[in-house]
Amino acid sequence: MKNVGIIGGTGYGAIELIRLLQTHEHMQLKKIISHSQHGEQIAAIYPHLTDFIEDPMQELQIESLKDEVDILFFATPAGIAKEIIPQLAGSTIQCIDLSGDLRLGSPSEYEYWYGKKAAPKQLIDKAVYGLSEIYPEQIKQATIISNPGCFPTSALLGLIPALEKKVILESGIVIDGKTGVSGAGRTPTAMTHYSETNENIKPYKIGKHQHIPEIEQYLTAQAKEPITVAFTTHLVPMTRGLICTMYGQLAKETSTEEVIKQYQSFYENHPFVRVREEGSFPTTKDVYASNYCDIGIHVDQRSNRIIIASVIDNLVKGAAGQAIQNVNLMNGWEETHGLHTIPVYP
Ligand SMILES: NC(=O)C1=CN([C@@H]2O[C@H](COP(=O)(O)OP(=O)(O)OC[C@H]3O[C@@H](n4cnc5c(N)ncnc54)[C@H](OP(=O)(O)O)[C@@H]3O)[C@@H](O)[C@H]2O)C=CC1
Ligand SMILES: CC(=O)N[C@@H](CCC(=O)OP(=O)(O)O)C(=O)O
Repeated sequence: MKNVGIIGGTGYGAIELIRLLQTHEHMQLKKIISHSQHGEQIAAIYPHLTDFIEDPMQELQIESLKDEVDILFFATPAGIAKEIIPQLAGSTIQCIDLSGDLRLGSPSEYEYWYGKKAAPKQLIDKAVYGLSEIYPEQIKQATIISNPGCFPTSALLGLIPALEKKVILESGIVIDGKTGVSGAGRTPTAMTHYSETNENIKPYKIGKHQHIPEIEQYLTAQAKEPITVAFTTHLVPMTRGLICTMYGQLAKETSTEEVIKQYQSFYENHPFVRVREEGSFPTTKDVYASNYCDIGIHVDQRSNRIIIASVIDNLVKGAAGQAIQNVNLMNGWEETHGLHTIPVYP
């Protein structure tokens, strides 16, 4: 049994980790670390956790962490993990960072998109990008995982097979993303205020979203030539769920049936990606509170484009679920362990 710590204890990512770890047979939650509410019981903040967690949340103490935990999840905003992970040098703790600190290979790109000083290049290079279905072999060897962003998870899983099978051209890719409000975390803002999100669909961070370079970096790695995308994000009035509807220019003559077969074969041994049959498109509710990514495909002969819809739950496959999937891979456990649940419906 491995001992687990979570930093960023009172955030949504942490709460989702706590929920998923509850049924995991190889991991036990040892420490919830909170910089703002240490000493407090988590159930005092989240009553739904009453009777599940005995110990109060704790302050971060690096030295005692080294003796107490084997696995450490960073459910913290960008800027935190990159400062703490180097202090754990010399320990064997497996670190999984849910933030964007280590996702971009170039420090200057990070500084441009995140507006913060980047992690040392050595640390960036040591971290493995935890897109579980695409990099399983690298993840198995990793000690530091940079967990993908929620939109990149959905977009990359939806686009990579089309690039790999040379179904679409590298140029002209458009990604139209929509997300629920929990994607913005727990701290309320004017953007997430009920009266501003209810009965509203709000484009945000257009042209400056931090996931643009992340998506481009991994599509470029796949295609082995530079790819730029047009990416838009919208806040929609729901709590969980995220959809990327994507458009690519066809590189050759093909059919919906043929491309679906290629996708099904690409994801054949990946239980969390479900590719729909022709004519069926996924909705966010089909993956609610689960680690699935569901993908629907249409080859639009009229416009010479492919249309791909990819849905995930932003807090599960987009964050805590994929983080646990990566820990399963790192430790040689069944990939689906603790995650093989039916989505909550309706
Ligand atoms: N929400 C989502 O759908 C997704 C989130 N992510 C990423 O995961 C990370 C966590 O997200 P989420 O849980 O939603 O965010 P929240 O804002 O809900 O939680 C983050 C938590 O981090 C802690 N924290 C905040 N500021 C600091 C600080 N200066 N130093 C140390 N700890 C701090 C706080 O907990 P405490 O005070 O208890 O320590 C806070 O509650 C973020 O990097 C986010 O970008 C990635 C994919 C999807
Ligand atoms: C609604 C909302 O604001 N969603 C966030 C989700 C990003 C996220 O949480 O991921 P990172 O770790 O990459 O910051 C956003 O679009 O920025």
